[in-house]
Amino acid sequence: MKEPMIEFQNVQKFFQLSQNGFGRTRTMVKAVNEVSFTVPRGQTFAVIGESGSGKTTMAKMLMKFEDLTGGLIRVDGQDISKIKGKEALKAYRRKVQIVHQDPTSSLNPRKTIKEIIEEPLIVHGMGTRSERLQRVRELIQVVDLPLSYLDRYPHMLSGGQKQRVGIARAIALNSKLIILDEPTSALDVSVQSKVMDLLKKIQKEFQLTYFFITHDLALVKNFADYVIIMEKGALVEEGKTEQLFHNPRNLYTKNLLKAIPVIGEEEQRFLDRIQIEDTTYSIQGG
Ligand SMILES: Nc1ncnc2c1ncn2[C@@H]1O[C@H](COP(=O)(O)OP(=O)(O)OP(=O)(O)O)[C@@H](O)[C@H]1O
Repeated sequence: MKEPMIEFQNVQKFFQLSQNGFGRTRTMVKAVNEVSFTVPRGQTFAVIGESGSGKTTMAKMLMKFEDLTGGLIRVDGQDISKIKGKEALKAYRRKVQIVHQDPTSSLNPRKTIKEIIEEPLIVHGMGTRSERLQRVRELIQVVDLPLSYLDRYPHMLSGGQKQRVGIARAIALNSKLIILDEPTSALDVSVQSKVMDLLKKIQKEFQLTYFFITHDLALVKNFADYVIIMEKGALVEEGKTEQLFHNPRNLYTKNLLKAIPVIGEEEQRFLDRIQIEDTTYSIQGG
């Protein structure tokens, strides 16, 4: 069997803060504390948790923008703390791409869509000019935008269209691991599901693994294969999506699930049966 795409083993990331601004009183923020999990290839692995629970810190460690305080992260079988030097880092970053939350601030307003999608190909020295143009033309079609948009600037596109450009850029280098950092939270609800459908289609086509950071449980329910719940830097619950939604064990998870907008009558009946105040975590009659 192939090794997993991601392995976290007892991963820790602590930040030292000086409380009074002069470095006299030090406090430690345990942003990620002893977190372990495995992400199989080709799946969508969702990370849920409220603000400050450590989601972004995990993504930053995965992208090697932050070093670990303790533990081990393997990506594609490689211990990422061993990646040293500019060239090795560049080669690693080719494997791991990110789709940011806000497409407006993540696309350079002075560049055309063609230039934006082509940029990673240039940075990584891929192909001749005409080969790159050919690739850019393929990519814009993969994300279901017309070729004529290549000459436009980001401000001429809607939020959903800009996010499609962000997705095209993220897959330009054939990276197999894509971090989705709340990819639809800045979009209108009507556009969200279309972008998620596109992400699903692309995942199948290119066998992508998604590390999907989100607050949106309804999206997770429809989209993710596996879910972990983070609370204050700790992993408090995990499971296959179906299992976690139907049998949440942790009180914190139950409270989160209670907050999902009602999806259908059956879900509502189920949610009604969850006794939030019941600290034994039992589900009435279920
Ligand atoms: N560079 C830093 N220096 C000090 N503390 C930090 C730093 N980065 C993150 N933290 C702290 O680590 C904790 C986790 O932050 P993180 O950004 O990972 O949370 P998050 O779950 O992604 O939140 P959000 O959903 O708001 O993006 C928070 O308490 C945050 O204040």
